[in-house]
Amino acid sequence: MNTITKIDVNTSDAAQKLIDAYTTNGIAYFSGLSIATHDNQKQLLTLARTFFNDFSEHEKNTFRFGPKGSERGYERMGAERYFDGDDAAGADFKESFAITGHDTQNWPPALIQSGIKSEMTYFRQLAEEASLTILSLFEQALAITPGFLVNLHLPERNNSTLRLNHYPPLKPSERSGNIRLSEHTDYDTLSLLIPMDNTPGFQVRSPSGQWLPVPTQPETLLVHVDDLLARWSNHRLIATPHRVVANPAADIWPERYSMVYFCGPAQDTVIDSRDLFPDESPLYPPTTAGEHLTERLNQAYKDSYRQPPS
Ligand SMILES: O=C(O)CCC(=O)C(=O)O
Ligand SMILES: [Fe+2]
Repeated sequence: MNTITKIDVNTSDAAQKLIDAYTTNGIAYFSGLSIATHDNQKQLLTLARTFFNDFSEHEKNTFRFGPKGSERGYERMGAERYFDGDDAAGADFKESFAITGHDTQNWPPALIQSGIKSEMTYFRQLAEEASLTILSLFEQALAITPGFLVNLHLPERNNSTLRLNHYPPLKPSERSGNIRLSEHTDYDTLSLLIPMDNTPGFQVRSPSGQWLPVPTQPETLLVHVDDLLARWSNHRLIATPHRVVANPAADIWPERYSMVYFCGPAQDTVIDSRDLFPDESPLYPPTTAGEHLTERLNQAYKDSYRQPPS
């Protein structure tokens, strides 16, 4: 059984531990960050319960907002699907609510009055701070120019997304197999999983191909590598495949909540490994963050574009 590395960001061997962690398991716990406190964990759970349970399905479906062309907000259950060649692998039993970049515009009044706007904005700021600390450790671990990654993810520049997920309780007739969210990699630079709910189910596939259950740990973030960092690092780091499962024999799958900060750069950022490793030929063709994101979102939301919300 592999043990998952725990990295205290305030210790001098943090960067060294990091490369080992990401080449063995593809994930690590990070401590010493102000977002991952016990009080924040409780506050997040309250926020998520309020959002998903206090509004009707109809109201939630009206919560789309943000600058024109990049509407964000609520996604109903089943909207995001991962296609791995066969449709059965695309199950998605979660609903979600996301904000991207600094969405200050057009928030629905109900979300302002309920305090959800201010809470999400507060947690986005804490997650942003944590992401910069962690990116700086990745720069040290990869021995690249200090500040290269941090500067591309500063508050005024990033296009990061903060997402709340809710997996409703499900009876056997409402589900299939053991999958709550099927295998995928995330589309940005890094993903920070912020602890809020201890319901198990999250797993990562290690570089050697084994599925590892990864429980939340108090006062720590879980961080994994996303597509853009795999491309930038010229495959020194790989994007971590992950999924959420449940016991297929259980009578009811218990309700589950999660919060993820998808840390990513502005859409016009060029992702070319030669900016970090000029002497190597790139294993991935250069792209921009926006092109990559559009390609992945079109894939993941293919089904929901075919069928309007019911
Ligand atoms: O719910 C979780 O623990 C993981 C969610 C996830 O992988 C995602 O939102 O991309
Ligand atoms: Fe994910």
